[in-house]
Amino acid sequence: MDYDLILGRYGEIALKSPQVRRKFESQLIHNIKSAFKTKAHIRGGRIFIYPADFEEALNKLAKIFGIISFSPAVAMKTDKKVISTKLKEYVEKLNSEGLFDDKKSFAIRCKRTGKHDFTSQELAAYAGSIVANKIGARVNLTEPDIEIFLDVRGGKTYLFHKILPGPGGLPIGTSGKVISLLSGGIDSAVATYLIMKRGCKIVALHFDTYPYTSEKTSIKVEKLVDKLKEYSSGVKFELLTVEYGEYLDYCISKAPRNLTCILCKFGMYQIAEKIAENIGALAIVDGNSIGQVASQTLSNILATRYGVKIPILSPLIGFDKVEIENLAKKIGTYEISILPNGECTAAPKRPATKMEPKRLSRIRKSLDLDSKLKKIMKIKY
Ligand SMILES: Nc1ncnc2c1ncn2[C@@H]1O[C@H](COP(=O)(O)OP(=O)(O)OP(=O)(O)O)[C@@H](O)[C@H]1O
Repeated sequence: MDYDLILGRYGEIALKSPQVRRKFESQLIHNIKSAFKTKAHIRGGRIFIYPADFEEALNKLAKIFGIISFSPAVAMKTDKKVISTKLKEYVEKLNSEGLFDDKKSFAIRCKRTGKHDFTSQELAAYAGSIVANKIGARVNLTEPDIEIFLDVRGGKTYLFHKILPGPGGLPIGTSGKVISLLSGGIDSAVATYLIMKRGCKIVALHFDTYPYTSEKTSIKVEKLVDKLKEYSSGVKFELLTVEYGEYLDYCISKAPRNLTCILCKFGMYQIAEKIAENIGALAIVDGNSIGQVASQTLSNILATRYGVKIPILSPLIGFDKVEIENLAKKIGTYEISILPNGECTAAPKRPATKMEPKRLSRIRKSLDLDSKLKKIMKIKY
């Protein structure tokens, strides 16, 4: 099919005040133009995209937050004769591509804005008879095999048959910057994706726990970052790494062994908060889900975060493992996250599940964990 443009639709942005809406729309256009070579603008609540390469554009649009759906379309003058000619050509093309024939049923869906000398229903009936005559197919308005859309917007009409899903959410770059704790596992990659979907710019922070995990973990994290970057067109996605092995050595040698995971997470939030202050990030993101592993009991979540002043967002908090895995498969991070890299050998056999914030504060003071953390806070870019 020879398309003239892609019509994009957005959801939540339309609910914003005019001022905010303009800001979001311009970020969305910037993100689209950064993803592939195209002209693009927004008018009347629709995104008009004129790409150099349609196939590339259709693939990339599926990963641009803010877009709820999009349709490659043929554009024409709003004139019944012109619509008739274009419609005949369009359905003939569908027929020659094996997508439409006299055995299939169809429906014309017509939407209209502006003043015309016909109603939407009249145009749909007119178009329906043209298609029925051309192909010999029958109309079925409730369960058609194929839907043909006519979007009449003033003097221009757009014809299409596909409505492809976009990822929804808000354009990335409209909601501020966050630090996302990225481990290389399944959950934190999905959590990062969900926060990106709310328009946040990501600075991923990985704690390299070598030699307690293998060197393969860092490679996984880099691959995950590359995958997540596909959803961040127009906005920089950074990865910072902190070498964390020395801190874990210290915790293992000085603190009760069953507290290692708790002290590990505690240290991560402390460092993340400091970095957030330095770079102007407004929140920390993690992949916690209540009760999923020993370190994620409510008491441990409370204790490990105790005293952190900026919000810690856990978008997966109420998800179960299967839901998280399904989402990871959908966004393409699952296959990377399950690459083998071995278990963390710092994890104790019986990790504590009911940590008290007061006890953690005492240990923090007596072992002077703050100094230890300060010492290792050398960031690798
Ligand atoms: N090495 C790490 N670097 C950065 N963040 C980490 C690291 N380890 C854990 N985290 C953060 O803490 C969260 C909880 O980690 P935990 O190991 O308890 O659970 P998990 O279910 O294995 O998480 P994931 O699947 O994300 O690895 C992770 O989702 C992630 O946000």
